[in-house]
Amino acid sequence: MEDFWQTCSAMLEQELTPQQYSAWIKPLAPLDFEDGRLRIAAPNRFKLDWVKAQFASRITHLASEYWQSPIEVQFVLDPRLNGARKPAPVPAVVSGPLVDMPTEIADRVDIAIDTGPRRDQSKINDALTFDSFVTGKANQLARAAAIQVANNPGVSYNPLFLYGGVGLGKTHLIHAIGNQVLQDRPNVKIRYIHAEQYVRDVVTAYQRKGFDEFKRYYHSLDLLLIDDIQFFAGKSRTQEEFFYAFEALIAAKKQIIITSDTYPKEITGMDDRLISRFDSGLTVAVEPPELEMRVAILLKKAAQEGAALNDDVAFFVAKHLRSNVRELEGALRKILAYSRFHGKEITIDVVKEALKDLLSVQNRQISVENIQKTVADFFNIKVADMYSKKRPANIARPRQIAMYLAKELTQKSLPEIGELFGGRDHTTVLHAVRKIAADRAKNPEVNHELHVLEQTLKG
Ligand SMILES: Nc1ncnc2c1ncn2[C@@H]1O[C@H](COP(=O)(O)OP(=O)(O)OP(=O)(O)O)[C@@H](O)[C@H]1O
Repeated sequence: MEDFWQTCSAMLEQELTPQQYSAWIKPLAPLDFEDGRLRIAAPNRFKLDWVKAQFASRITHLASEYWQSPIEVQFVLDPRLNGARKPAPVPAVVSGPLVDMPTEIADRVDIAIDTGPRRDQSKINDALTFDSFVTGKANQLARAAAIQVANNPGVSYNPLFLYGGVGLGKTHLIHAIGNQVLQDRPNVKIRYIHAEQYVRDVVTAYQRKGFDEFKRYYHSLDLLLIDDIQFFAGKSRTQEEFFYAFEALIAAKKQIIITSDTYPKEITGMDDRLISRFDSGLTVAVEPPELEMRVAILLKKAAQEGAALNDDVAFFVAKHLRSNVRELEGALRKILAYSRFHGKEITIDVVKEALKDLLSVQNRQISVENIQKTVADFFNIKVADMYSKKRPANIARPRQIAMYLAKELTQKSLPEIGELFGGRDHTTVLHAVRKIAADRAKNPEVNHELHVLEQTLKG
C-alpha cells in the first residue's frame, strides 16, 4: 500500500501544478488496504470533499492499474493528520474577517471565495521569460509589443493591454516583461499582481483603514503588471482605487501592463472611464496557437523536461488538442508521467493510452448537433435555422460558422455535414468553410469569437 501510494503520489505530482499537489495530494495518507478496498485519509472536511470531487477517479484508476484489478477507493476524515504530516497550508480564504464589514461595502469590494488552489499571486516567475516563450503567427504581435515595452518602459505603449482566451500565454508574456526589466534595471520597483489579489488588497486596506498606505504603495511603482483584469467586473470600489493608481502612474510615465480575457470594450461590469483608459495605449490580441506552433511548444517543453518526443507524436498531440497552451502542457505532463510509470517509450499508441480520457471527452462532446446548438445559442437564433432554407444574413453567417466548426472539430466529411445542415450540397459547406477560415485569418475579432465557441464546445 505504501509503495502504491508513493508511486501514485509521484504520478500526480507530475500531472498537477506544484500548488495543487502540495495543497491537495501531499496532505493525504493511505490508511489501510483490505479486500480490494483502499482507504485514504484527508485531514479536514474541506480537503476531503475537494479531493473526492477532483481526484477520486484518477486515484481509483491508478490503484486499479497498480493492483491489476478493480479497486474501490474510499476517502475518510482523519484530523490527526493535521499534526502528524503538517500538510501545506490551505490558501487563505478571505471570508472570515469580512463579517465585520457593512454589507453594502462588502458588496462593493466583493468577497473572494476560495474554490480551489490559487496561483502564486504576486511574484515574478523567473522561468517565464521571452526565451522560454515560443513564437508563432498567433502571438508575434503581442510578443513584439511586449519586447518593445520591456526595452522602453513608460515610453512606448502605455498601458499595454494584452487580451486573449485562457491559457494562451498572456501571463507568461507579462512575467517575461517583468523579468527583462528587472534584469536591465535591477532597482526599479515592480509589482506583478493577479487582479483577484488586488481585489483582496483593497478589502484588506478597507479593513485596516489603510487606504493611504495602499495608495502610496501603488502610486510609487515604476512598473505595474496586472493580470486578468476582468476580475474587477462589478467591483466598483476596486475599480475606483485602480483608476486613481492608473492615472497617477500614467501621468508619471510609469509603465502599466494589463491582461484580460477579452478586449476592453467587451469587459462587462467595468466603469466606462476605465475602459477608455485601457484602450488609450496599445491593445493587442494573443491568439490561439496554430498547428505548427502547438508542435513547437510541445517539442520545446518536452526538451525542457529532458524527454525525447518525436515529430510524429508531437503532431498527433497538436492535431488533437487545439484549444490552448495550458491544455498542451497538461497533456504532455500526462504523457511523460505515463511513459515513466510504465517504463515505455513515447509512441502514438502510448499517447493514445495516456490521453485516453482527454481524447474521448473531446470526441464524445463534439457532435454536429452540439455545434449547431452552441452556435445557435451564441448568436441567439433558433437551432432549426441551422437546417432551414432561410438566408437572411443574421442566420446565414452563424450557419456558415457552424459548418466551419463542424469541419474543424468533427471527423465528418463535407457531404455528411451538408446532410446534417438540412440536406445542403457539399459545395455549400466548402464555400462556408473557406469563407470563415479567410475571415478568421484576417480579422482578430472573428478569430476571438471562434475561439470562444471552440472553448465552449470543448468544455
Ligand atoms: N507561446 C508560448 N510558449 C511557451 N509556453 C507558453 C506559451 N504560451 C503559453 N505558454 C505556457 O502555457 C501556460 C499557460 O499560459 P498563461 O498562464 O500565460 O496563459 P494566460 O493567457 O495568462 O491564461 P489565463 O487567462 O488563464 O490566465 C503557462 O505555463 C505558459 O508558460
